[in-house]
Amino acid sequence: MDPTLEPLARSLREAPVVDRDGYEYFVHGVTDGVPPVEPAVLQAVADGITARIDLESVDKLVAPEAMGIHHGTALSLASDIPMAVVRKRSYGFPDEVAVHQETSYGESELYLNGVDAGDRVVLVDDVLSSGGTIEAVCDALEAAEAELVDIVVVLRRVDADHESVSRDVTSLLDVRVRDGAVEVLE
Ligand SMILES: O=P(O)(O)OC[C@H]1O[C@H](OP(=O)(O)OP(=O)(O)O)[C@H](O)[C@@H]1O
Ligand SMILES: Nc1ncnc2[nH]cnc12
Repeated sequence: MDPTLEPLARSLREAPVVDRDGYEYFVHGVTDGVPPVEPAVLQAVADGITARIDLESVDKLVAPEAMGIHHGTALSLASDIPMAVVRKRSYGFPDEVAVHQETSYGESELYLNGVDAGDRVVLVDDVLSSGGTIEAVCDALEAAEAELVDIVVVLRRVDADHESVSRDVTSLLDVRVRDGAVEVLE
């Protein structure tokens, strides 16, 4: 494992797992801001992404609210690339793109603003589980005629069925829940 990600891996193994309507949901600073996310973790996320993704010529980062925002922010500060947040609230702007998001345990409308046709974008989120969020945001980016350069998540749940995700997704760590605890794959 990338040694800079070891502290994150250690704290993930200690994360509590709660039941959300039958879904094993772990509670961690990366995915919830609870407990507070350590600055060193945000730095490791920014460093880990910049080491794995070519950000040269990327115009915008795109992060879905809520828990993509702190990772997108860390990367924006490290790369000097502006970040558009995909909101769960409509602004009613003429170019706004609305899509429906379904996760493993909920659903919502998502609204994309601030991404223009031809923009080269990198999509950043905290975790990939069912892939419903990433699929929805990719659909919105396609409707906006943006060019999707890469998709990166901090954590990929390998125990979730994300067969429906048709795109390549880079993750910093792959995890699964076993016997009520988070396991980090080496
Ligand atoms: O792969 P999926 O099944 O789509 O799950 C991943 C998504 O679920 C969470 O978002 P959520 O919509 O729960 O909102 P939050 O970020 O506000 O917690 C998380 O932040 C991801 O965006
Ligand atoms: N906090 C979380 N823990 C586990 N799986 C998730 N999927 C989306 N958010 C999650």
